[in-house]
Amino acid sequence: MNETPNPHIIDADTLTGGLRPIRRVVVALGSNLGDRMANLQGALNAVADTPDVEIVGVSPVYESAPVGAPEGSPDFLNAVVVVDSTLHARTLLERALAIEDAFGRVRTEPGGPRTLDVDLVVVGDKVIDEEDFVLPHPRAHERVFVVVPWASVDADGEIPGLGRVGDLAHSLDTTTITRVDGLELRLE
Ligand SMILES: Nc1ncnc2c1ncn2[C@@H]1O[C@H](COP(=O)(O)OP(=O)(O)OP(=O)(O)O)[C@@H](O)[C@H]1O
Ligand SMILES: Nc1nc2c(c(=O)[nH]1)N=C(CO)CN2
Repeated sequence: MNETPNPHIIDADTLTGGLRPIRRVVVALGSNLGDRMANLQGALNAVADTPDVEIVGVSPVYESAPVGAPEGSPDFLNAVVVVDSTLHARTLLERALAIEDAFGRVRTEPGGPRTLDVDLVVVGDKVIDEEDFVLPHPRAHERVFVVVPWASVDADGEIPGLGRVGDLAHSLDTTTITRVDGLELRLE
């Protein structure tokens, strides 16, 4: 095979001086099945254990009734983790799905109860519209259980095209969500 680099093609690493850019990444966690708090804590541990991922903020834990879920579904615990990472967006998605699988998530009906949901809300200012991967997460901005925890840890965070998360939080009905006193995720 011809290994001579094509002088007309500049790869991304060359453009960034051999270093991949560090992006601010927002990860939303949710659980409404099993030991919900243990599931969120396990997910945080798994995110923190990911190489090339550095935790910069962890939100308080919030509880809310399920939105768009089948009648009688249990309430959710939700939290948001803010990280800096040099990983590709798709590598981060694969990691998120692997963490869900590690917690025994079985996909049943849409919106059905889940031990663990790990969504990528934003990966810096990346915009992706692929069949299995959309960034920013298309429903995050209207989800009080994402916007409120995120705003509580980084109100100046931005959803590309939609603005500052602190402002989005003010535009939503926040009476449907409660911060759970005494429940706190820890960095172990
Ligand atoms: N930004 C994203 N973060 C996480 N998953 C995504 C994203 N964009 C697309 N997906 C895809 O969504 C698929 C289904 O996700 P999931 O089962 O968690 O949906 P859901 O939690 O029921 O609904 P929602 O996506 O509204 O939270 C995943 O397999 C993944 O490929
Ligand atoms: N309160 C709440 N409702 C939901 C949640 C969630 O995390 N919290 N996740 C959903 C699908 O991802 C659907 N509905």
